[in-house]
Amino acid sequence: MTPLPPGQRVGDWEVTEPIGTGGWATVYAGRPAGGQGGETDDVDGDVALKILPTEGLAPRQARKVAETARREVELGRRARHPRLIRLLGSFVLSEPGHPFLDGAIVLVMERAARSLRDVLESGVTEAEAGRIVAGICEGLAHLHATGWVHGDLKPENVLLMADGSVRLSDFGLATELTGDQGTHGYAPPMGTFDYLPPERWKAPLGEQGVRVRPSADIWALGVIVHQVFASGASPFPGATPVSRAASTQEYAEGRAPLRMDNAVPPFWRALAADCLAPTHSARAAHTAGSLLARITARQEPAGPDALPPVGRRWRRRTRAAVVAAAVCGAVAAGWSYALHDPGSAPPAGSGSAAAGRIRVFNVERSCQDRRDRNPECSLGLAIDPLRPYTIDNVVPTRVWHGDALAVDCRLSSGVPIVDEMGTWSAEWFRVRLPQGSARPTAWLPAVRTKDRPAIPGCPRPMPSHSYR
Ligand SMILES: Nc1ncnc2c1ncn2[C@@H]1O[C@H](COP(=O)(O)OP(=O)(O)OP(=O)(O)O)[C@@H](O)[C@H]1O
Repeated sequence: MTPLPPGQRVGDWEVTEPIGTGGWATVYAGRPAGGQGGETDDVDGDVALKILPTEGLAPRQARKVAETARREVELGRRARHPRLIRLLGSFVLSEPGHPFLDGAIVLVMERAARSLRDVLESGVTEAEAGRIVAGICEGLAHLHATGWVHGDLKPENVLLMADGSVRLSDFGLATELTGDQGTHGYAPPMGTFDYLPPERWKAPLGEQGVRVRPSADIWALGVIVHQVFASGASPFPGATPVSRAASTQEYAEGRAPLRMDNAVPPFWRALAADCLAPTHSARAAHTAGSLLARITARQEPAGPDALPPVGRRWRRRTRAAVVAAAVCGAVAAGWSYALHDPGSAPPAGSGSAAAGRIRVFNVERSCQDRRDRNPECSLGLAIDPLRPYTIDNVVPTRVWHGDALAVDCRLSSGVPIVDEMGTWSAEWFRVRLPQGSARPTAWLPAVRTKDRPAIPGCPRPMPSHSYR
């Protein structure tokens, strides 16, 4: 197929250069045609145009392409998150004079600078690798919490923006979790050999497709973790995807050990080994949220509001009590009142008729009995409940299990949070900070308290600052 030339018009857009080709689509860089506003005003600079041609395909193949596009659009509409590439629009072209474009489905996305595949061979520093893996975990934690499995996680589908931040992309095989407990979904029997979990090779193909679970993404993550530290090499030996798949089976059946490259540092080796647990049930203990918590817990302490900088050294720390999209390591500034005393009055100046009280609940059992306010048992309060609950989004004030906080309203649709027990909620409480704090209020995720006080809804907060 001849690539589209620069300047080629595609709907309200024009192609500037080709980016890459996948099994069903070609992706081009694009901009609004003639410098005018394009399909959406929501664009800052270039976009990526993913073009899925349907011309000349057998009806079955055309249906597959349409299904791929439908999944991408559906997920793009329903699971927005700063770690997922943003879908800006989609349309079907009618170009009777251009056989390749006629009937093609076009997805307009924010444009990334490169994919993880592009940087694997040149190698990345440990700090960069750690930041990339944490970004993938954040994206996966959100996908899984909102009831989706990515289904085709691989370095080509981990995109890096110009500022280095991570976006997951290519949701053509994404599956919505169904089943009684929302534990699994069904996907077409497709995927990329090197990233398929061992159980997938034996999964029966039913009418709805093959059964997929979030643990499939965790397996793929394990392969990727190994690859980022081992210059792109798979943990499973073999010269071709088929022979590596055979090595995967040998390992899963206990006939060969997991042999990782020496270049993979011990912390990441242990993390990858957990992701690569040979069975679904062994792997299910490791969720994207718990893996992210482990990564965040070993991050060096940062000042309040600091973004995790590229190049920051990482160090080993024991696991801190942190919520799935964890916050840990900020200097513990004491909560100056209402500690362990449900009956105590709020401090002067902090009360109001509307305010209620909520008690902090830390699901980590080992933290529930401690009274020493150990930083590792502390929990963070978010600055902005609409942004990921990560170290760049917490105030310096920490809270501990049993603290009673003055709360004045609830927000029912913030960023969904999953705790270590798998409970998830998108609800947040706005709590008062002690007098003298840099800001008057901060946000506690509802999974961090058992209380549900009768308080009014909060006005939706303005975004505090942009993501990186
Ligand atoms: N929004 C984007 N910005 C920049 N590059 C992108 C974007 N989306 C995709 N790409 C790149 O374009 C190439 C093709 O992407 P695409 O999603 O079609 O296929 P793939 O994931 O490589 O293959 P397949 O979907 O068949 O498994 C990939 O290398 C990907 O990294």
